[in-house]
Amino acid sequence: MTPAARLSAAITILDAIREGAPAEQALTNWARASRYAGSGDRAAVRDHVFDALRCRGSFALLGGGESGRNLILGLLRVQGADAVALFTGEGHAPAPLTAEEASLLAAPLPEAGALALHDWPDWLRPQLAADLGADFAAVSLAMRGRAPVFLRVNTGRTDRAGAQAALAAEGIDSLPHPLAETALRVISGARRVQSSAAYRDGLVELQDAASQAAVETVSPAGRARVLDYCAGGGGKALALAARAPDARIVAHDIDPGRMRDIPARAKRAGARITLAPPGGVSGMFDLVMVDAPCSGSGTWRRTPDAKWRLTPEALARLVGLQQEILAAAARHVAPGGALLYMTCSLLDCENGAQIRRFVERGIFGIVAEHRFLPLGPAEEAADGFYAAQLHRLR
Ligand SMILES: C[S@@+](CC[C@H](N)C(=O)[O-])C[C@H]1O[C@@H](n2cnc3c(N)ncnc32)[C@H](O)[C@@H]1O
Repeated sequence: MTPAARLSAAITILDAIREGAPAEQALTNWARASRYAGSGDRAAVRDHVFDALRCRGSFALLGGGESGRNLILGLLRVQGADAVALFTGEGHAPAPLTAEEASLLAAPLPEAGALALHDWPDWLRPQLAADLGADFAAVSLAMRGRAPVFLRVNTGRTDRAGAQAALAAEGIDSLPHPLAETALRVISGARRVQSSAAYRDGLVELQDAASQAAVETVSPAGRARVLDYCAGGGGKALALAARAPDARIVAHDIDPGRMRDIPARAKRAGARITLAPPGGVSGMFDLVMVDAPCSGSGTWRRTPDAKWRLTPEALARLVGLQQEILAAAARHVAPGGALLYMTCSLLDCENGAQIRRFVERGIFGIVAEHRFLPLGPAEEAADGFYAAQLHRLR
């Protein structure tokens, strides 16, 4: 496919998403209907679509509207690409620019910091600005870029240098990331990770550096019994298992289907994790982890369509659900035990405010709170994440 044909494809997919299709579904539908597209084409089209979704607000402003074509015009303006040369209407290229579109190209480009403020839903911007304070502008900028691929080194199998060497032997270059002791940031060969021997042999797992750092906030010493109450695919349970190889770890999720990969992942990692059926947790634990369902606002670089789908009502429902989950999970914390509450949210209503309300009952006290923000160059910044460690007082 020519560069212009890839843009046409991105325009079609963005229009499907605008009409309500989930981004992944729209991309899959296009790929199925476009057998001529090679893996390079699919990756490039995907990048265009995700770039446009992350920056939907500012690209709409720059491109003169919300359609796929407008968004791609906005993207080209930011990239400094020659839209006239690409929008020729020849072959599979988008139709030539209208006079109105051409006039947009002549207008000066606002600076990135100003554009970034448009890339939040209007209703959420004031809340985020208040919650992030002095970091709001920098986080807004970092959230416009593509998220890096991070790996967690499985210290049960190797150390960080050993994992780096094994990956490099398969053409995957990585750098240690300062946020977590186990974190590697992939700088080339990311698409090869899941087919690599290093991955198959359990030396590394895909996991954002902030998630790793969150699990590192709690000492595994003396945590013989661990419950991962919202285990999902098991990312946090596996990270904890590597730090506490002798712990008895139980994974639980209201949707057992979400835990289906845990046995295979645990086997690869050499970890022991027992699955509990929904509502089937019994007994008390020294550490209960609650990686709560949340807005995901800290991870919107990876799932940018979720940013535009979130509504105030859905956020309020999530906050209510988090309260219920906290209360249910807390019943399994043994006296003197710890509760680790985590979200991948940037919002105080899901993080600090949630925890402050929870400790008002006087059963738990706050030991530590950690807020991880995507700051600095997007290609190095980890996701936004929050972790609170609580101690059961009575
Ligand atoms: C953020 S995800 C967990 C991700 C996972 N811990 C990981 O690291 O891969 C939140 C999970 O909470 C689960 N969940 C939602 N409501 C729940 C509830 N009431 N009780 C237990 N789990 C729940 C969801 O099914 C989802 O898998």
